[in-house]
Amino acid sequence: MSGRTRVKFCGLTRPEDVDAAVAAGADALGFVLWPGSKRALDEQRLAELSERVPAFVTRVGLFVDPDPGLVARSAEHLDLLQFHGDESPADCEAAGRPWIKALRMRDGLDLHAAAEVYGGARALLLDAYRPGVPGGTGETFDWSRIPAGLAKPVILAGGLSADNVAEAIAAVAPFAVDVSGGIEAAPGIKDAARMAAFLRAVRRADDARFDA
Ligand SMILES: O=C(O)c1ccccc1NCC(=O)[C@H](O)[C@H](O)COP(=O)(O)O
Repeated sequence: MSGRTRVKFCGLTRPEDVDAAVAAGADALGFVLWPGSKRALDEQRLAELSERVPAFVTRVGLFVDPDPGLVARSAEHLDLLQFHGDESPADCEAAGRPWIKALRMRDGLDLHAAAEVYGGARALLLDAYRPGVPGGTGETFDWSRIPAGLAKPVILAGGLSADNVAEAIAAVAPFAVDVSGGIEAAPGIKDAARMAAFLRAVRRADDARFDA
């Protein structure tokens, strides 16, 4: 799947950060609905932030082994569901909405097999693995572990920032990149300058790829 690298900014908690992310040109915004995160939103806050997102920007809700009721109530404010726990394919399909599966790159993970198991996913988000931490680790993983020819579009995540995203794009050529900690001043507090710098770095990397 070619074309420019899409960008998802994740873990937004403030209206000003939603507005800044949209102004910077993000393609998708991630809202964490897992209560164990410092970036977690309640349903009311999700509704408030979701209403600020214009057309053509995808609203992604992040869940970790959620109660089906939470997913159902949240889904009206979302365009895409991201499941970041041990959800089965049936769990992911249950809400009847488009979804992506996050896979943490633990040793021995067979990505080709996972792409078959989660065949209904719109993409696979590949993230760093730290035991006991479902996401938002701020850590990278060995990008060379991602095999060519996966049957699903790849969203690369884990420890990305304006400083390393060009290297990540050159190494993986993902369909999209995802970042949370690398655009923050503090957990859940996004930095507009870091968001803009991240997007500039992605555009430069794409220009280098397409001009090669
Ligand atoms: O961001 C979180 O706090 C979080 C908590 C629990 C599950 C998922 C979470 N984030 C999901 C994401 O898609 C993050 O953007 C991804 O893990 C990358 O985070 P980072 O390494 O900080 O860029």
